[in-house]
Amino acid sequence: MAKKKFSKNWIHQHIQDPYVKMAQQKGYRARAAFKLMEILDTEKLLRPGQFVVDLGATPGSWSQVLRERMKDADGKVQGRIVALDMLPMEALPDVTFIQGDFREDEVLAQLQQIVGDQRLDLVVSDMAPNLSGVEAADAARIQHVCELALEFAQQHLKPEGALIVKSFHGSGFSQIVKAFKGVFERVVERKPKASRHQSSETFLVGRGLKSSIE
Ligand SMILES: C[S@@+](CC[C@H](N)C(=O)[O-])C[C@H]1O[C@@H](n2cnc3c(N)ncnc32)[C@H](O)[C@@H]1O
Repeated sequence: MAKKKFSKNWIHQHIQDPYVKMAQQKGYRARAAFKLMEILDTEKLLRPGQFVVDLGATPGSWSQVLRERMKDADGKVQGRIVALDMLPMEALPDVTFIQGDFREDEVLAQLQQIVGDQRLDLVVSDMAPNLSGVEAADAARIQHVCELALEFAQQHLKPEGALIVKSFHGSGFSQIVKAFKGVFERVVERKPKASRHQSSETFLVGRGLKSSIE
């Protein structure tokens, strides 16, 4: 018999969750929208006219938030949003979507071709690798995608640009923070209210490149 994906307890919590209800009411594709909103508000990041890359974008609630934040007074999106995920994503207006695994060179090359010589204002990554339950292996997977996002940001951000990356407390986290501190002038950790307190999920925000690489 197929293994149950969600426990009864998880389903109960999900139905009761105020962020799930709010997401449904406001038309967001996932409750994760509220995590990004809080981080953008706290950090005063993103405005119309900017260029943003959204890594691990499916089903698309972060891209929805990015669109909203980039609308001008007439409600027209100003700037550019490129989203990437290994899973398909239902199209969103003003969002260029690439389907592929960010760890693969050809997928990265596709993204780099779209970005071209332009410099990004913001890179966001909500990528969460499939976890095996084996702590050391999972820590290595998480660290790997965080480091890839960091390297991409270092190559493509404007000097004053910013990176928001989802990570998890546990083994490997201190190395990720150290790597962030090697790349950015300012690094803060944010745990938005919508991030379940029982989850080890956390977000790192890096701002201001120490030096960019070509
Ligand atoms: C938590 S979900 C993202 C939710 C999204 N931010 C939203 O608000 O709708 C994590 C996503 O990361 C994607 N992902 C994980 N590893 C990836 C990789 N190596 N390359 C591309 N996407 C990846 C998964 O397919 C999944 O859709």
